[in-house]
Amino acid sequence: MSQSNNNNVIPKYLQEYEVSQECKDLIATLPMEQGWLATHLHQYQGFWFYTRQLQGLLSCQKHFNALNSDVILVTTPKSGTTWLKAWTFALLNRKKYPKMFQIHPLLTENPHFLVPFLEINLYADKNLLPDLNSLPSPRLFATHLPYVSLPKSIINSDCKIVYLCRNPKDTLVSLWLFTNKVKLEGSSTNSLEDSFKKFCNGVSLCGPFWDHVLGYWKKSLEQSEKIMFMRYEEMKKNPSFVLKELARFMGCPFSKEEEDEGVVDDILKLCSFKNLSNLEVNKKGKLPSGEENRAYFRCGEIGDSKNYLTAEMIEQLDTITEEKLGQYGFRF
Ligand SMILES: Nc1ncnc2c1ncn2[C@@H]1O[C@H](COP(=O)(O)OS(=O)(=O)O)[C@@H](OP(=O)(O)O)[C@H]1O
Repeated sequence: MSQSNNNNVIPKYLQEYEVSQECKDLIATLPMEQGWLATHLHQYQGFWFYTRQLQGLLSCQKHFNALNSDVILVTTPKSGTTWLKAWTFALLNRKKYPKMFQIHPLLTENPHFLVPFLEINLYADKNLLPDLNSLPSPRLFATHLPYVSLPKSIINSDCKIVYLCRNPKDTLVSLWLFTNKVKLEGSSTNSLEDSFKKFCNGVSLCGPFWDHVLGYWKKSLEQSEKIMFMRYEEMKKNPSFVLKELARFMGCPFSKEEEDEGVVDDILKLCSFKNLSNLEVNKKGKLPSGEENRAYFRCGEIGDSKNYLTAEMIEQLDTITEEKLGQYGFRF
């Protein structure tokens, strides 16, 4: 089967051939490892990206122009991106959809469709640049890129960055189960042992995980008005407090009237795991890039990794986290 024919049957997120000559030339110079999902991971600017994502990274570094009013969600993969996309979309659109349980885009579309990734969706096609000028303000985008790889206009403009991460044990288990779920039927399954080793060695999607977190942690301490640093665990434990902080940070704080009318609780309910995962669109739908929406909803709990990882694995991950992040005052 020819490569182009092959691409017709492979979902976009697994396609590796449709990359520019510039990207191919770069790849030839980069360290490469076997991927978790797509065949390869390439190490660029100190982090690991799959082929199509690298294409998108180069393109958005070159072409994306951040506006001062933009909000950019940055997450480590499997840290609650889907949830954060839903929260931020609901926050920014709450005046437009006051009856949010009757009419709301989140009831009929997956959050990933409503808030696209820069490098994975908008800039991933080598022949196509998105026209983002006509989008209503404030524009909302997402990315998994590490701080060093962000398009310069994100760093240099006054746009806001919302960063989200999650404890590495739950992140790893979520990533391992997700990649096995969205693999092509008939392809081999990733073992937990192999995935664990790769994760610890930094060879995971946008890994090393700890370097990703540290890059944003340090910057958020220096520039707290530009970067809000969030953790999945805080969203779970104290959702209304975190949602209100987020609204304030994004420049759309809740008014007293809204709080009295229960808008905070409504948004939390609309975006809850229970509500989103039970919607028809998230049970049966697919993203334009090919992934099934239901793959983004598993159990949504803190600490589920203890049901999969051995005591030794947990100890090893805790040790790496303490070694890499403890000295910077960061703990999960
Ligand atoms: N609404 C809501 N509330 C709480 N938790 C949620 C929600 N939606 C998704 N999830 C859980 O988030 C995990 C998926 O991570 P991401 O959304 O970051 O995935 S991705 O990076 O966008 O592919 C994955 O975590 P695990 O359940 O631990 O695998 C999802 O179940």
